[in-house]
Amino acid sequence: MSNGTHNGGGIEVLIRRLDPDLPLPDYARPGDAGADLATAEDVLLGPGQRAVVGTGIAIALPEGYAAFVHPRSGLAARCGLTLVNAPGTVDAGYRGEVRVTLINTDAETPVKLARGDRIAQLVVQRVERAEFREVDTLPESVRGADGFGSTGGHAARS
Ligand SMILES: O=c1ccn([C@H]2C[C@H](O)[C@@H](COP(=O)(O)OP(=O)(O)OP(=O)(O)O)O2)c(=O)[nH]1
Repeated sequence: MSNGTHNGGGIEVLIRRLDPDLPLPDYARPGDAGADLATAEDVLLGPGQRAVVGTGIAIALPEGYAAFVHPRSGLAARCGLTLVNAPGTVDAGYRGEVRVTLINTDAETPVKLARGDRIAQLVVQRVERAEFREVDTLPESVRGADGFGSTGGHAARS
């Protein structure tokens, strides 16, 4: 089947295993949006530390698609592990190893990961490419230029 065609309900994404012993990205359950990615290396992240780690895979997405590297909520909630650039964007033309920019946001406890641990998830989505057309005036809207908490609800103060 050629790149970009449908295959068993999903779009076909060509994948190369750069590290033969690591699993391919996999959807844990039917209906999951993200396929889990594993770390290719052992990592020890002290409080506040970050690291860029490989996942042992390279992909070729069809034109008109991108893949987004998202954190896993369990790791975020349990250990404070998230991604510096969440979600990371994997462009359709990228052929290098998919990498993950991990950060341990916990102020006290280190996070220890072993090679093969599932550290992030990859969400493949259709994306539009915009044609930016310059104008002097933008069309009016209800929101206008209001933003950054304009609707209230921010009780937090330091
Ligand atoms: O979490 C990520 C984010 C990006 N990438 C890879 C795929 C992506 O196509 C490429 C470039 O990413 P991005 O465009 O976000 O980075 P940039 O800093 O803008 O680099 P460039 O100047 O190469 O576009 O790096 C990853 O493997 N993981």
